Amino acid sequence: MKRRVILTRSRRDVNGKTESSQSGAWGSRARRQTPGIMASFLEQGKPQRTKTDRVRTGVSAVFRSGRLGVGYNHADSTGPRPALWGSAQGPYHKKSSSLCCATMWWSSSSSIIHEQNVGGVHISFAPTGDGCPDCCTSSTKADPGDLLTSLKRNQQRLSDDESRGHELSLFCVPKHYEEDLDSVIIPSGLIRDRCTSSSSILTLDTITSAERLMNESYSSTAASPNVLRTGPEKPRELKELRVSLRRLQLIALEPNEKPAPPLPLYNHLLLTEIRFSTRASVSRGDRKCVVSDRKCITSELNLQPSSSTVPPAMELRSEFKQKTERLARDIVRDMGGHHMVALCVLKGGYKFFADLMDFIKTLNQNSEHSSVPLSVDFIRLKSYSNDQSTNCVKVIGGDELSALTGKNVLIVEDIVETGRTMETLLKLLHEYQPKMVKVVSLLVKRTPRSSGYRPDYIGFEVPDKFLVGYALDYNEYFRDLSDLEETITVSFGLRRRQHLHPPCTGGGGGRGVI
Ligand SMILES: O=P(O)(O)OC[C@H]1O[C@H](OP(=O)(O)OP(=O)(O)O)[C@H](O)[C@@H]1O
Ligand SMILES: Nc1nc2[nH]cnc2c(=O)[nH]1
Repeated sequence: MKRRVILTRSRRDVNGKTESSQSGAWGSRARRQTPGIMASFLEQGKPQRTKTDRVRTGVSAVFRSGRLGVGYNHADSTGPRPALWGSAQGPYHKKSSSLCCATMWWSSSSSIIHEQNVGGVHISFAPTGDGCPDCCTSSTKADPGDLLTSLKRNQQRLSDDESRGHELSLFCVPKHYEEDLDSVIIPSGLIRDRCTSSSSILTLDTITSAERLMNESYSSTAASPNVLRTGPEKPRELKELRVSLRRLQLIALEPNEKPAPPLPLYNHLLLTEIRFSTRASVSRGDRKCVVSDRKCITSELNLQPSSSTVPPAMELRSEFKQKTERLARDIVRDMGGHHMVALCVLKGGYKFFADLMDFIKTLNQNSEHSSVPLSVDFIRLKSYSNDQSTNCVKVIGGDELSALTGKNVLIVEDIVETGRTMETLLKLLHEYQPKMVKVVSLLVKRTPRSSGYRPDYIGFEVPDKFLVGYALDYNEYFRDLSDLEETITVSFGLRRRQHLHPPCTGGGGGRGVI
């Protein structure tokens, strides 16, 4: 990747006109961007590039098919061992390593106990001592064994670091899920969110720290978690502090910048833009120097996924399939050859139901012993408006439930959030005295709003975000998306759960209000 840099005067002299003209434009822009003391360095800048021990810290970002990676390099005084870094696991890996980074986070432990790939982003899970204040529910917060996810690069392990990573919104997984981490799915929207916020924090922190370090005596041991000194222990020998940071398109548009195009909603397979690449270097040797580059790099790259790469959507889809197949096997095994009525909870459950039934049918066909005679039934329950539960579960259609009396019933649901829908249905079914009732849900949301209800079979546990796609809707939109996506709040002007609906008071269609 070509890099445009604000060139120092001496470099300009060497390289002549072309670079000189580049530097003018970028220089003035950087002056606008660079706050405080860094801006004044620019004004006075007569940079001399000295060979020094450098600290390098960075935030880099890539949008790909709605999925985002953030990279963050970190070195500390103990040597070349980076404390934190990321890498690309996606299709653009080979094009430019600096563009291809995955999400990664601090880890207070280097023992990675599980790894998985979500939409091209490689995620590792490592135990941590603290609950994450951001995404753990109060009950899981108290759990000392919460897991945080972190990403790794080239099979290397994340090394120790402070638990400050929590402030950057880690993905946390409750301890009780430790045994079944391959069931945990992190929606791409969440990855994007977390990366955006952490990038923003890192950017600010990095600049602030650079300024502070320039102002402080080098003998001070103070260092930001994002800017650590490296090299010789003797502080005076540190001649240059180098800070490299890249910012995400969505978070840091300067006033004069063209607004970024919105993220494509439907087109999962297209890469969106990569806009920011800002780099700042503060030199103590010649006193004052800032080097900064900033541009839209999308145009320089062919960002379309190449045909040889597996689109992330496909990966996610295949994860769903694998999970569904596993659930089908478990169900067939547990049913022990007894007849079963599979009750699909419409509308959200229809895709999962169809896939699950296909797998059970296939298992039945291929099995000599434990095939399960199967019939299907449908019920329609509705309680959500926008992205909020109305607290009022209405039964608005379906077959006669009396047909379920004395039967083994498998309720097939797409998602359990508060658990209200399922508790209502179970109560209703009870009146018809089925022989046995089991519930399978593709997704269970980790949310403090949960009543604590847990289905018998669970596909994935998902964070507290509103999901659409794979038959899950937002006001009937997006059911047709093949993959799960988090709703993009900005695009829809949604504000999550600001207006809670009043409790159900009556009325309703079909079988009426429960
Ligand atoms: O655990 P809960 O908080 O009760 O939420 C889960 C229910 O919410 C959704 O249904 P929705 O009311 O959106 O109807 P739909 O299936 O037609 O989309 C989903 O399909 C579940 O049935
Ligand atoms: N579409 C959709 N419906 C839900 N019902 C409960 N949670 C959800 C969710 O995240 N998405």
